[in-house]
Amino acid sequence: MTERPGVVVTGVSGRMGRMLAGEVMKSDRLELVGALERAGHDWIGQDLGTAMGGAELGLTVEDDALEAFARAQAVIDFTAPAATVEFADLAAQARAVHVIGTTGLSEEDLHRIHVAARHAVIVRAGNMSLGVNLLTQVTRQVAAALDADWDIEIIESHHNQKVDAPSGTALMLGEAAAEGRGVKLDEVSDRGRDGITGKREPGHIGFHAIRGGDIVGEHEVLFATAGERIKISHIASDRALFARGALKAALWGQDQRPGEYDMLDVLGLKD
Ligand SMILES: NC(=O)C1=CN([C@@H]2O[C@H](COP(=O)(O)OP(=O)(O)OC[C@H]3O[C@@H](n4cnc5c(N)ncnc54)[C@H](O)[C@@H]3O)[C@@H](O)[C@H]2O)C=CC1
Ligand SMILES: O=C(O)C1=N[C@H](C(=O)O)C[C@H](O)C1
Repeated sequence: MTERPGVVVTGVSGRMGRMLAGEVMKSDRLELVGALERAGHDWIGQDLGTAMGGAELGLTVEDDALEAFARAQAVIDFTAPAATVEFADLAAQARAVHVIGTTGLSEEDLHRIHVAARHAVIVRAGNMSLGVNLLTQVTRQVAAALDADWDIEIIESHHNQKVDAPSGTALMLGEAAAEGRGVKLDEVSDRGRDGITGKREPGHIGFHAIRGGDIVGEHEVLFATAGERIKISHIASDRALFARGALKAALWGQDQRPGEYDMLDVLGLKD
């Protein structure tokens, strides 16, 4: 591994981008070598420190991903699907580890990421926290232990600026529940309910999205049957935990072969 791998943070002015840049700068194991924003953004050409409202850092915010990635060993990317699929190609060309936190990716986006992972390490997770990744394991186990007369519903709450639903985390939990039950999520998924929906389909997995204020991220998996209910939940109250997970993934990825990985790999939680 390079002694102190260089990291480019994409979407650096965003909620997660600022947090990630701050955590990389605090780290004594990684070095911030690039800060990227979309072309036309106010921050382009400005010093990152002053753009963030602090002291000068000597690092200019740029919009040329290929040039930035060429000097990096890792790219940490929490942006938007259209940007992330492009970054996957460019990070693979640069042979940089691509840590993807972006959610709302389509099947086509996932395919492009899969292709890019032939040439480089990609670590992708809808949630980089230890707690949520443990919750996926617990969800899988509980779902496997219960039969289909237990209804499964996933409820997620986020801030009012979030653009995708269900959240990436809710989908991870849904996948885990479906896997535990031995079914395919896309065949049993119910996304929200409205109007005369008819009775609940036995065996389906329901998703519900709450959006309000500055909620960082809350997820609950409800297992309900006649006479009893099990609820397992996770509350994130600080985005730093997602950023720290991403830094861990960037370091872990330095020693891996090209391919697609997730946070269960990074955290050593795979069964
Ligand atoms: N996996 C995880 O643990 C977590 C994932 N997320 C996900 O991360 C993503 C970003 O979330 P936020 O930071 O809250 O959003 P945000 O909207 O605050 O930030 C996104 C940033 O990406 C930038 N961007 C968009 N296109 C770009 C391009 N082509 N080049 C460079 N920058 C570009 C935007 O200008 C913006 O600054 C979302 O998909 C969210 O769901 C958020 C938190 C945790
Ligand atoms: O957009 C967010 O904020 C978050 N997105 C991720 C998701 O979609 O699950 C992770 C976290 O819940 C915050």
